[in-house]
Parts: sequence; C-alpha cells; structure tokens
Amino acid sequence: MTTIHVATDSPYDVHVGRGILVERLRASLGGARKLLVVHQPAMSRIADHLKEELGIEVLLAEVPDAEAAKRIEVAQFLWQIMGQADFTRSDAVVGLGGGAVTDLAGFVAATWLRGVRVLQAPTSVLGIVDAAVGGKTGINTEQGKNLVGAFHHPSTVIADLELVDSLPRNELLTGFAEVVKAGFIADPRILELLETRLDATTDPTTPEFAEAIARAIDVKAKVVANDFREHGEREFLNYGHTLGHAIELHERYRWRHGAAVSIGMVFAAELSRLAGRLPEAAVDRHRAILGSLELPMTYPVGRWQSLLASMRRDKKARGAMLRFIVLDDVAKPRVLEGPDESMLFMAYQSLAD
Ligand SMILES: NC(=O)c1ccc[n+]([C@@H]2O[C@H](COP(=O)([O-])OP(=O)(O)OC[C@H]3O[C@@H](n4cnc5c(N)ncnc54)[C@H](O)[C@@H]3O)[C@@H](O)[C@H]2O)c1
Ligand SMILES: O=C(O)C(=O)C[C@@H](O)[C@H](O)[C@H](O)COP(=O)(O)O
Ligand SMILES: [Zn+2]
Repeated sequence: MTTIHVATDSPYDVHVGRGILVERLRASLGGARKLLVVHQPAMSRIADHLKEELGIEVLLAEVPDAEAAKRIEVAQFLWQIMGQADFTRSDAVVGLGGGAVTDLAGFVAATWLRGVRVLQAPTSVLGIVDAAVGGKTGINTEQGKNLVGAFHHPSTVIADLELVDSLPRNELLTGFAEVVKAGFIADPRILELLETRLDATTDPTTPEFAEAIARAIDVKAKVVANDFREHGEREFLNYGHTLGHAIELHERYRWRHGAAVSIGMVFAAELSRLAGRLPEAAVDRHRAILGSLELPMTYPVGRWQSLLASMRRDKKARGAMLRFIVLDDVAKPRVLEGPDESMLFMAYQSLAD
C-alpha cells in the first residue's frame, strides 16, 4: 500500500493499494455509530459487502450514475435519509464510486449539520487522482458545472485498486485526462511515462500505472496543502477546465468530465501559444498524448458564442474579466487575465476538425 499525506490544516492520508477498503474503513471510523455509504449503481455489490463487514450500522444510498447524481434533488434525498436516521455529528459519510459520487457525498457531508466527516473511497482513475483528494465538493446547476458547493476536507481517502478492475477501458482513459493535466502543470515525468510506455502506464496492474497515479495524487496533494481555498496556486488545477466545464454544460452533462477537459487543455495550450508563451512543440505534445489516450480534441466552431457565455460563469472569472490557466512551459502554469475575445476565438478555431 502507498500512502500520500495531505498536509492541510486538517491533515489526512490518501491510501492506494489492493484489497484495502474494508480494513482501512474500519481503521478510520473514528467513533462513528452510523455510516451513510453513498454509491453508484456499479458499486452496489461492494456497498452490500461493507454493510455486512463493518460491524456498525451502515445506511446504503444508491444514487443515479455519473453527473445525474450531482443534482440538488439527489442531495435532498440524502439529507432526508440522514434526518430520518438521526444522523449526528459523530457519524460519517462514505463516497464510494467515481468523481461524481465523491463530489456529491462530500457536499452532503459538508452541509449536513454544517459539516460531518466524509471518508472518500474513489473507484475511478479520475476519482483517485483528483476528485476525492483536496476537499472541493459540489453539485451542478442548469447554469453551470459545480456552481454550488463547499470546501470540506475528507478525513481519509481510500483508493482500493481491486475495485478499479471493473472500470471500463473508456472510463479509465477519460480519467487519464486529469493525470495528463497533472503532468503538464507540474510533473513532466508523468508525460514521459505516457509517451514511452503508454500500454503499461494505462494498465492498472503495472508499476508504471502505480507510479503515474501516485505522481498525479502527489501533485494535487501538494497544491491543496498550500492553498486549500483556492486563493492562488490551486487555480492551476483548473488547467483546461474553463472551456471544459462550458462544454459539459453545453452537452447537458452527458459527457464525461475528462473528455471535456481534454478539449479544454488543447484550447488552453493554443491560448498559451497565442499569448506568446508556450512553444508550438509543447502544443503538439498535448495533441500527441491526449490523442494516444483516444481523448477528444475537437469541437464544432459554431458553438463558440454559447460556450463563451458559459465561461463567464467560471469560478475564476472576476466581474466581466475572464481568467484562464495557461502554460509558460511544461510545469510552468500561470494565470492569463482578460485576454482579447479575438485571441480566444482564434484559439477556439484551432479545435475545429
Ligand atoms: N472535487 C474535485 O476536485 C474534482 C476533481 C476532478 C473531477 N471532479 C468531478 O468528478 C466527476 C468525474 O468523475 P469520474 O470521471 O470518475 O466520473 P463518474 O463518477 O461519472 O464515473 C464514470 C463512470 O464510471 C463508473 N465507475 C466508476 N468506478 C467504477 C468501477 N470501479 N467499476 C465500474 N464502473 C465504475 C461510474 O458508474 C460512471 O458510469 C465530475 O463530476 C467532475 O466534475 C471533481
Ligand atoms: O481541485 C481543484 O481545485 C480543481 O480544479 C480540480 C479539477 O480537476 C476539478 O474538476 C474541480 O472540480 C474543478 O473545480 P471548479 O472549482 O472549477 O468547479
Ligand atoms: Zn477536473
């Protein structure tokens, strides 16, 4: 088992290993009398197993799959279960599933009684390397992605790689978009692994996969330890997300996050180049790596105005000023404030197929 420490003001560990879920959960109960296990349909057998094995009262709440879970109606359903079960501040929530569930479970934990503990048990690559770590929790609204949420640290993160065995290959690859993001903003070794040993790095049984995952978690852990509430460097974790989130809204949340962020990263790289920073070779490197993972990199030109309108609600915007994360080079992210609309459109046009 690998353990990565997240040194925030409320520190916790991220455990990554095989067959560790029950044992690590037991060790992390911290006096809870009741657990609410929020899970996706794909995790129902594992949730039943937890109910049998944990030796305390376990309430199971199956929620709709993927983004359909990140809705206020689903949060309301969970608050109702907690109310009916007299769920107190010494009890705890478990998020078991992909990033959609860990975001929802974290949000419900952050808001119930103004905050109860959440133990995150991510089961997708994306959940393990990104969503379950760092304490950003939230739900979507009809106006945009994650517009309602809270910062709420998990008390532990348990990534049991045995559960990842059932993750479909396309889901694994879309999750790698966030691994690539970690590579471009902070850790070029991740990019080298993907460029030189793609098959091994995307095979959950190999040391290359373990290394890429651990490195991506490490990038996130370090950033959130320095800037939990996103006053500064945490914004770098949003590389590719300004356009990515607008695409998710445009697609009515039927696309996977990683797919939208892949297009968003190509856009951000092109924008970096147009701003006179990133060399063209680094932009090509984005396309080569994301393409090798079969991730999308193009989007219809005619949707620009609608996407631009959605980007104005991005959390990094300040008043009328749009702000983007760009790269001066690999591992050198920075904020680009208020770029001309003509430059934005030019970057967007390069996404046309
Ligand atoms: N809070 C954060 O910091 C943060 C960071 C990154 C992403 N996110 C959020 O995470 C979400 C995306 O996460 P995701 O890509 O994991 O999507 P997801 O949770 O929708 O999971 C993708 C699909 O994989 C299935 N799945 C998950 N684990 C499985 C397993 N082990 N076996 C079989 N099927 C499995 C799910 O049921 C779903 O159909 C988005 O909502 C995004 O906004 C949050
Ligand atoms: O943890 C962060 O900070 C991130 O930006 C990580 C992103 O990968 C993630 O998708 C996050 O949910 C986006 O946050 P938002 O504040 O743009 O909604
Ligand atoms: Zn993301």
